[in-house]
Amino acid sequence: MGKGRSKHQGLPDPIEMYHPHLAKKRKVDDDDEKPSKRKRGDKKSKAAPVVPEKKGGKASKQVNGTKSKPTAAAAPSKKAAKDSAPKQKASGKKAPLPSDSDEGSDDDMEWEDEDEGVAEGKLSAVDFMGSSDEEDLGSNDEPDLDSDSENSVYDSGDDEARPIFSDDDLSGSDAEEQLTAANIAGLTRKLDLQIAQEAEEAEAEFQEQITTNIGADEAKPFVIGAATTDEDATKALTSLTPDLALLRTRINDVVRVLEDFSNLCEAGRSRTDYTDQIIADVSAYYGYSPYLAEKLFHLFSPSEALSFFEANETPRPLVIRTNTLKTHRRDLAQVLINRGVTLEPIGKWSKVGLQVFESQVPLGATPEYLAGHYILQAASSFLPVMALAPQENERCLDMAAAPGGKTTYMAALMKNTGCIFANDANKNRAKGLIGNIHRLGVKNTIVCNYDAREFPKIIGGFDRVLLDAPCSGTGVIAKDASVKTNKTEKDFLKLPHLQKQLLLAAIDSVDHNSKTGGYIVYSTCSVTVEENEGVVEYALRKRPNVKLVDTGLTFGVEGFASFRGKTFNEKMKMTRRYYPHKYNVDGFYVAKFRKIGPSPVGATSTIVEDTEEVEEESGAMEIDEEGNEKEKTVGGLFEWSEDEEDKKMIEKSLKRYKRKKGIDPRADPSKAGTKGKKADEAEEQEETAPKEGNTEKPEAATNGEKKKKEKPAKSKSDKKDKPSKSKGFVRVSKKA
Ligand SMILES: C[S@@+](CC[C@H](N)C(=O)[O-])C[C@H]1O[C@@H](n2cnc3c(N)ncnc32)[C@H](O)[C@@H]1O
Repeated sequence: MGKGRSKHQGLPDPIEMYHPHLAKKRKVDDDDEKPSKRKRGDKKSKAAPVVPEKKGGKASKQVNGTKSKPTAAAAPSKKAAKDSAPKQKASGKKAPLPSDSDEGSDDDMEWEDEDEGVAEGKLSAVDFMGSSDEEDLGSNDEPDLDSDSENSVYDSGDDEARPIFSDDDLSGSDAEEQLTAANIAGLTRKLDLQIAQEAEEAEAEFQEQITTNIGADEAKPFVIGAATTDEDATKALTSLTPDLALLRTRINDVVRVLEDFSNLCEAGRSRTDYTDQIIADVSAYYGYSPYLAEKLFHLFSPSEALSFFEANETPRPLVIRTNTLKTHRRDLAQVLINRGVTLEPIGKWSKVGLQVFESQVPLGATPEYLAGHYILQAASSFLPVMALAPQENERCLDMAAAPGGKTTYMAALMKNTGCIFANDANKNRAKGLIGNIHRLGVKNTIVCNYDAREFPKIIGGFDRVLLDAPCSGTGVIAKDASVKTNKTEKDFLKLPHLQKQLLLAAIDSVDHNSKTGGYIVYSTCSVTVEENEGVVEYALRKRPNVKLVDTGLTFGVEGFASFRGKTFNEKMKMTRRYYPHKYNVDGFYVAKFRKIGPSPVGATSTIVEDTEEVEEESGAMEIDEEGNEKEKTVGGLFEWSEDEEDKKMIEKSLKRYKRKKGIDPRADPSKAGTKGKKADEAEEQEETAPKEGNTEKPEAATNGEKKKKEKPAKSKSDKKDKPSKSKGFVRVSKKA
């Protein structure tokens, strides 16, 4: 972390919700700061912004071309973030946590140490100086976005390590005193002063805004039909460098209209006119592709959508997770404070997280980091693991595990007992996973490198399975702004398809008879419905042997029970959505299932053998007459041809089985031997079905290995026939 100070904001306090009045005021401030931008004299305040000719027309094209957000756009968001704190403090309250708010006092809770014990004798001198020499400093926690991008996947898990500064002396101070007095109290006093001052300013601004806006509020904003009346404004919005202040004003105006449509709409204009307008403007102002701007806009009310887009312009707080296999949070905090790090517990909901406000040292290179006492990990990444709640001595699977932020947290909760299979299909990312496992002293984990869709065939019977799925990353735009423009419609068809297959594999890998578990957690760092509720809905229909259960997470917005005409399972509300503007965490989704019966016979998931097949199956979304996405009756995204798929899979398995037994699969079964097709099929299904009720299968990985080795003839010949169609995954070692 650099020397700059991050916003004082305990997680998951909400950041500012969008208020058109204040945003408008901020816009005026911005204009004041940049007087040369637009010289329209007193016309400025009433300049009615003009509609670009077409949605996604010139204006958005120009801005979309630029990668980072223009300065004029960044200015209001910083100010917005600043404004939010005083509002909370001014009323003498911290922003409430949905379900924690009534628990004890902050002081009691926040430094309460984690439940997880620390293994004895862990802090030897050798450990302390760092034994993780196999690790690439500062990179192991960092999502490998290059290799991810190959697969269009994002990992919100770990934050990147920071550059190196000098180390301070550890010794010579009363650390406890420093922690409580010098650090927290001092920090609090300073912040209180600052906050009080800001509160006064905000209040004054707000009052002024109310006064100056009374007239404006009463008048209908003239935003849609303005094109013919204000040529300057037209030019300003469609030229190579659109006037961002004007765009912003129009965005604000349209939000006001949409939120009070019957009173404020212009005659003859529909909601769709306004919605199209604001989506085009948001796309231009924040630099999103029109396609993604529209998709994200529809997740929220207009003003909340603006809060979401605004929150994506500021980074989330830097958070570290205490590795309770090696230390306690209080001890770690004390040592880091001695090194010049200003930090504080992230909130009552986590006993292991610390939010870092500022640091004199690089957090990715301290002796404590090297010794594995903590990992840089986004707060949202804690949530799926907390929902999974792995228990000691269980057998768990992390299906898409690299670089290991969640695996290592699971290991800590399990106190290094039991066994975790940590899998990732990407070999390079799996290396980072191994690095983190070593550094953090995880000893109960086996790393493997499969396409996780194969897992039920490799080894099953897990007590719990985490599927932190590859996704589009729409929840982590603040971290990776390229998502704004590089995700296409195709991604939102292909990814859900993969996610569905992975989720079925996750379900089929769990032992429904597990004495302690039988749970599956599905998570993504995306906020789109196709990648979340759409996938969960599919799994619920395809696997009636699972049901949704409470995630156990104490905050989060309910999942959608319906969305734009599509109705989901009523239990969908038990799933949880996380938004940057609401909780100041990355956008995230968490669903928890309980497996209540065996998977259907022969239900081991299939791997689609080539990309063409994926595309054919996935490209099945259609748009209805109102422009809404809807499923096709056959082969749609939400209604993928399941029976066909099962049939194909069973046929493939049967052929494979026959080949294994030395029977020509094309031969007529009545002539080939004593076994009929049905008998073969039943036997095959028995073999390929997940082995429920058996939690101890130490040899199963080897079996899987054997099975894989028997297949290459097929896949090799397939590859020869179709050289250009690769699954996109490199598998080197199949050894678990
Ligand atoms: C969101 S990231 C996982 C982050 C990880 N859980 C953590 O907390 O550090 C998704 C991962 O899925 C992996 N992946 C993509 N497709 C996969 C597949 N078919 N099977 C297994 N892993 C896959 C990617 O390589 C990527 O590492």
